[in-house]
Amino acid sequence: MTPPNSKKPLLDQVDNPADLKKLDPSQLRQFADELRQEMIEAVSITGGHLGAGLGVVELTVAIHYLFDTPADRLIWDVGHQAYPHKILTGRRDRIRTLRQGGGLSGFTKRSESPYDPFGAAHSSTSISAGLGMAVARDLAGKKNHVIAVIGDGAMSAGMAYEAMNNAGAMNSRLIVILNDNNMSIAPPVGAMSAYLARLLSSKSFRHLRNLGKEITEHFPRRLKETARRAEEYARGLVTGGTMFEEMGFYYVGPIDGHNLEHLLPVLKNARDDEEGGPILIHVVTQKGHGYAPAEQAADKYHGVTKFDVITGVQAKPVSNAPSYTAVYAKALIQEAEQDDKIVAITAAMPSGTGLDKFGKRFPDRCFDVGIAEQHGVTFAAGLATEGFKPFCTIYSTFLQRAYDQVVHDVAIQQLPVRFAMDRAGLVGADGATHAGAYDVAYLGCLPGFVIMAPADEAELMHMVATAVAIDDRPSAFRYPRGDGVGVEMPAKGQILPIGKGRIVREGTKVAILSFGTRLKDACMAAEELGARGLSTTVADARFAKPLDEDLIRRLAAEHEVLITIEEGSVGGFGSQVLQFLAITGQLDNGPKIRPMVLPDRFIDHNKPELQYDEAALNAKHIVATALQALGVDISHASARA
Ligand SMILES: Cc1ncc(C[n+]2csc(CCOP(=O)(O)OP(=O)(O)O)c2C)c(N)n1
Ligand SMILES: CC(=O)[C@@H](O)[C@H](O)COP(=O)(O)O
Ligand SMILES: [Mg+2]
Repeated sequence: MTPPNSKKPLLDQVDNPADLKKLDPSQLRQFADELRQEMIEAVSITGGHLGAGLGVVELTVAIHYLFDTPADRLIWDVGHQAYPHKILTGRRDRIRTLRQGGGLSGFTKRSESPYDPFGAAHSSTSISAGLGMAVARDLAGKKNHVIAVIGDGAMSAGMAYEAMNNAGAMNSRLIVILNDNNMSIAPPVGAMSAYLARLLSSKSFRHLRNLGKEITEHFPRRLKETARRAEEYARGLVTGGTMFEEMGFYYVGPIDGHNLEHLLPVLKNARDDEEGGPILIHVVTQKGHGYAPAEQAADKYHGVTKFDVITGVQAKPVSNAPSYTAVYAKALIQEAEQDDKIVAITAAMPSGTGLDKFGKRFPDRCFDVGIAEQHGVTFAAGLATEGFKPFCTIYSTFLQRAYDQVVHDVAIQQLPVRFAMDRAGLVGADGATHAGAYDVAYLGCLPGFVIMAPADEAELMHMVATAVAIDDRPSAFRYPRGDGVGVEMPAKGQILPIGKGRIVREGTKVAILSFGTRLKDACMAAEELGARGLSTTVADARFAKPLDEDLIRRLAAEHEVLITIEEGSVGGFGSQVLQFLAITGQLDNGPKIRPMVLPDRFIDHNKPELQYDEAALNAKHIVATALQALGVDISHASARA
């Protein structure tokens, strides 16, 4: 391993792709090594997505060396592999601010650089966006290239096929690079992954690869027939034609994505291809390439905390409580021990959702459907029609993609699919794209749903048990990224009465009705208000739907101010409460209502507590909201909370 902060003489000469083009091709190997080292050093300080970027260093160099970015549009699918691209496109001076407050985003972002023509973070959008850009170019009579780089994991999502289906039938020039590292976050699943593996391991592929030089020299169309004949030879022994060709793409590959001598001529030929139509270049890489600890790790260092560059050992965050994810997994396993109808579904996030543990215990009852949230939801609906109890475990932000499936396949049919929505609220370093901000709003408007949010990890156990019991309609519960609050854990979750909240602390003047894990801040705020002589009630709503109408009636009738608070957007819990109060006439002469929700803007990456500070949802903001509502002059108030 090169020592940290080693010299990088070539990288030091390159601030942007124009500088890179000044290098001789013979220098690119060393340049790539320096770029890789720079990324490792940066991520060792910031943490972040490491393995994916390590795997595309050579690809990044080759693309920027040959193409004229940013005039040529380069789209990175997901964008988590774009750190080398950022270093190469004028952002090296800020690369050690990755994912920190005010620093570079961990994904591509249009507002960050002209070299990021499309923002990403959710997967499998690159071919669609690329096709849109290619068609726009054609309509405008321009000549630039459009290149979309998509991973094998991202290739499992429906969107990629919708885009290929469209692109394959058009004559627009589009270059799709399939970065096949045989990894998603976990090992990839499904028939597509098996297909790519067959393509690579077949005898005919090896034969084809030997022809690689010949093909690269003559590619693309002049000797298209030669290439085709070789590929057809491969086809005969593989699966009857590469699927990409059948979809109308000109398929090239597989080629070694770490070998610049292979990459450069193939990409050059694709660039110089004068004919229309989409091209797919199948590049084989290794996730974590060039950094031994990553290459050896089971997850290929997909996402890491800060680490020691020499040993690769990652910093372990200190924690006094289990994570919500771990509590969920444990509770679900416990329930599933008693009920063999419980099954669990993840969309390519087994470790992130804790379902890797469930899958170990119940391998036949755990389904990783790949990056395919839409399918995952309807698959769960199908399971529910046959009497199973599916726990569709999807991050709040990724469930957005499957909204019509939630409405049409689950809600309208009143199927008892249980949605376990991890990463609810603000998630920290992944920023706005990954925030679970909208689920209560988008589920709360659907008739029949039961929606819950635990205030702590013990409550989460109760909600898992409750969801098991709700067998006549859809239900959902949401919980945040990170650790619980350290409460005592019950031996087993208890079934909660549906639509009933609980009073946590009794008062008379101000009422704070919390939905979810802001309860802790609500209690801190109540302390502070109490210290100012303002007796405060705190209640935990538990349910956003159905609402605890008795509780809300009481809080509204008996207090001067009623504050609702949640880790979600307008349209969520607070809006449900307001709607109820309005239509039942309780606003006519009622208390001052102050719904506290995420602000009407996207909150960028930062530490979660600072994000909530920016969102004005911490204890001190609750105090200030109460004081303002009561007309107390807060200009001299020093909120201790
Ligand atoms: C819609 C959606 N679902 C899930 C994820 C979480 N996710 C991020 S990267 C990733 C794996 C992607 O695998 P691949 O495309 O092969 O890229 P690699 O990391 O191997 O380079 C997953 C599942 C996501 N970003 N978007
Ligand atoms: C790129 C991506 O979408 C995932 O890797 C995500 O960053 C994981 O987030 P968690 O760390 O919250 O599981
Ligand atoms: Mg992959």
